Formats: sequence, C-alpha cells, structure tokens
Amino acid sequence: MNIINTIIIGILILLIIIVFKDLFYEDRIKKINKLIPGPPTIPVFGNLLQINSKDFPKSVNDLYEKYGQVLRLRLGNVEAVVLTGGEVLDECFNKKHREIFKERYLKLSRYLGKNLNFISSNGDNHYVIRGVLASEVTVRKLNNGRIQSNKFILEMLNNLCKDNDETVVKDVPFEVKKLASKIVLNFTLGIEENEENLLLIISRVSSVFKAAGLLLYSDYLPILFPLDLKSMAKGDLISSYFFLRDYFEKKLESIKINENINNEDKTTKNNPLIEDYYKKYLEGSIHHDSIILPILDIILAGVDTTSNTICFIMARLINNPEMQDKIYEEIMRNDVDNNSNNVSFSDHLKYPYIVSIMNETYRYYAMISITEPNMTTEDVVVNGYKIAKGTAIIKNLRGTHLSKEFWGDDALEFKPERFKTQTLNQKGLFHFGAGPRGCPGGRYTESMFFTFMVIFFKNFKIVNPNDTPVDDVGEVGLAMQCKPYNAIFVKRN
Ligand code: HEM
Repeated sequence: MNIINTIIIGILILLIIIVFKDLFYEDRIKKINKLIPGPPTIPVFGNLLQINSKDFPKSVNDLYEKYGQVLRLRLGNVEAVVLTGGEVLDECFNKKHREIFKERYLKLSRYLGKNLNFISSNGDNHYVIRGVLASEVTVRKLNNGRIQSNKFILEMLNNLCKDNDETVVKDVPFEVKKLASKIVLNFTLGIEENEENLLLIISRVSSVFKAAGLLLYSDYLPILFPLDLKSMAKGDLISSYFFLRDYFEKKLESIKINENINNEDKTTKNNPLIEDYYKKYLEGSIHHDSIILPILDIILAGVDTTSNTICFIMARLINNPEMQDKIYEEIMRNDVDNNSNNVSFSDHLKYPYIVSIMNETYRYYAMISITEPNMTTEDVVVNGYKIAKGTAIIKNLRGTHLSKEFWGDDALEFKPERFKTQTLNQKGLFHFGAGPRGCPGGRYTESMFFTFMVIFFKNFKIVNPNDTPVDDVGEVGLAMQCKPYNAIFVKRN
C-alpha cells in the first residue's frame, strides 16, 4: 500500500512540476513566438485539444480565419506556425527565406522511412534522391512520353468499354486508381502487376493516405501515444506502410537490376527509376535503404494524388456537361489530323480551356490541404512577425486556395475562366507546395493529367446514371479522397 501511495504521490508531483514548468518557464522559441497571434494555450497540451484530429486541415483553416496569415500554434511541446496565402508562402519558400525553410520536420510516429526516404530525409541524401527523380521528369522527357500515360489510358478505356457505345462503369475512382498505379509502377519499377496484386497495392496506398491525414497526438506529445493507437489501427497506417515496403523490397530482389547500367545510354532509354537509385547506391552516394524507400514514397505520393485529382474533375464534369462540350470543341479544333490519341504534354499550349480547367481543379479541390511541416533553421521575420529557429511550419494550402481574402467573393465557385492567362503554374496556386521541398512530381502530374483529359474527352462523354448529382466534396486524408461513384462512358463518333 505504501509503495502504491508513493507512486501516486510521485506522479502527482511530476504532473505539478510539468504544469508549473509550462506555465512559468519559457524556452527561447516560446519567448520569440509568443508575440505571433494565435489561440490561447493550456499547460502541457497547448492548443492540441482545440484541433479536431479527424479534420486537422479544417481546424487549421478556422484558426487562420480568426488569427490571420501568420498564426502561432503550440501543439503539445512543439512550437508551430501556420502560413496562409500566396504572399507569405512565396516570401518564405520561393524568394527571400527559401534556405531557412528547407528542412523537413517529420514527426516521431511517422518516422518510418529511417530518415532515408524522400519525405523525411534532409541534407545530401535528400539532394541525391530528389535529383534522380527530377532528371527523369524533365519537360523534354515528358514530351517524349517518358511516363507512357497515353498507352495506359488507351488500354484502360479499351478494357472498360470494348466495342460498346455506352458502358456503365462501376466505381470510377477505383478504375482511375488502377490506371495511376499502373503508370507509376511502370515508371518506378518497370513492372506490370496482375489485377489481384494491383488491388492489394491500391488498398494499402489508400489506407496510408487516408490515415496519414489524421492528426496523431503523439507527434506532438509522445505520452499521448495510447490515444493514437485506435486511429492508427483503424486506418492501418503502420501495417500498410510495412506491407508496401516489404512488397517492393521483394520486387527489388526479383527485378535483378542490370549491373551494367553504368554503361548504358540513359538519353534514349526509359529505364525504371529504381535502376537510377541502384546506380547511385553502387556509386556510394546513397544508403542501400535509399534504393527502395524513395520509390515507396513516390508510389504513395504519386497514386493517390493524381487519381483523386482526375476523379474530382470527372465528377465535376459529369455534373456540368456544358464544360465537357467546350473541352470537346477545343479538342476538335486542334485535332485536324485526327491524331489526338498521340497527344504529347508539349501540346498543352494549344489547349487553353483544358489548361484553365486543370488550374481550377488544382485550386478548387486543393488536394493536399496542409503539408507535412518544415523546420526553420534560423530566426526569421515574416509579414512583420519574428519566427524562432526550430519552429515547425505548416503550409495551409487549402486556405490559400479557397479564401475570399485572396480570390474574391467567388472563391468557393468552380470557375475555370478566373485564370486570365492560360499557362500552368498560375500565380496564387500552391497545390504542389512550394520551395526546395515542394512536390517533385508536379510535371509528371501535369503530363498525365493533360493527356488523360485530351484522350478521354476526345473519345467519350461521361454521363451520370442517377438523378442526384455526383458528390465531389470528398473526405479528408493526406490527399482529399474522392468518394466512389458510377458513370456511363458514352463513345463519341
Ligand atoms: C495532383 C498531384 C499531386 C499533388 C497535388 C501533390 C502535392 C504535393 C505537396 C503539396 C507536397 C508537399 C510539398 C511541400 O511541403 O511544399 C508534395 C510532396 C511530394 N510529392 Fe507530390 N503531389 C502530386 C503528385 C506527385 C507525384 C505524381 C509524385 C511522384 C511522381 C509526387 C511525389 C512527391 C514527393 C516525393 C514529395 C515529398 C517531397 C519532399 O519532401 O521533398 N507527387 N506533393
């Protein structure tokens, strides 16, 4: 009994010390950041309990609306600042302070990639990994069909519709995910999986992406780990990640990478990306785990984002057939030689309407609502507020894309014509994040998205089989998740 009493008293004393420390002691970061506007904090938890763990992006955005473009949050024992709006994001990530915001701050519970994958590594390792991907998705290579999206898109349409004039396609998002997986598996590993394995991969990728969008309390206060167990188990985050890692590791063994790749002419060959990582490993520039872990990140990051983007715009176009007609007219104007199925990414300059639809899709559906944090490596003044070195920075991309403050009163309407010039990478759009840790898959996405739009809408109209409009609101995940819907693909003559 005495021992139990002593333990209880010990715990109570410890708690009192922690609360008092939090109330009366300020470390350097807290001293500097406390002048930044933000909601009041409570001891130990800070603002953690004011965040809805199931919709972290919405909580963050509600707070931006109350406290402004530079907003301080204390999440457990982590000092964080949320940045919203093109000007502050540009200032920090693209222009003045680029270097200070370069490091990724990856939280404990998602530290699965051993600091050797794409998303969590910093420094030289990251530089090499990123360089390999960047050199395979140059505009020139994409114009020359580097990711072979045309082939896979046509194959999907032929398989689904055969010779039928009208085909009811069940669960369009699932078909598009299959397409995105095939393209990215071919690009990274040079493999084509059978239907059964594809299903496995897609469901595991979706699990990781859905679960990774939830707030994990222990990322900010490790003692709260038990609170996360339920949501992690429900979302299968850890088991799905390890499943995929093991699956691709086995593929690495069976691929038996050609040891002579050093001597091959890379300018003419579309070798799978894994060969490039393997080559870097042989040269000694990356660790052995950095052959497969970046590939896993690329597959994870590439499948869910691109497929959900396409599914959301398809849903929107089903509900707005007049937009489909405008797309078709534009394709017909360009298709004098009837060769649109050979469309190349370079053709996008001739398709201003499709490009404006793509831009508005990126803006309106804001696929990645908030980013994994970056960490400041020096003190820095942003928009008049000093942010301390060591602060976790969260980019509020959804708020940046959908706030009336930046886009005017019609911010919540889908209006492709709001873009006056028809180029990709419009000012104010941050769908691929920003700066040195911005998305390295941007051009890959644009190339696939553009070719899909031209090939699909040249050959088909997409029609709602039901009376109620298709739901294009989606669910929160690391990327917004489009809900399943059916559609009729009607062949154009
Ligand atoms: C619609 C499609 C996509 C969207 C909206 C998207 C968006 C993003 C965003 C917002 C980030 C975080 C950037 C930041 O912190 O500033 C990111 C990171 C990343 N994306 Fe994408 N992405 C897409 C497609 C792709 C594709 C196709 C690939 C691969 C081929 C890819 C690979 C990655 C990787 C590896 C990272 C981590 C980069 C790092 O930490 O340095 N993404 N993406």
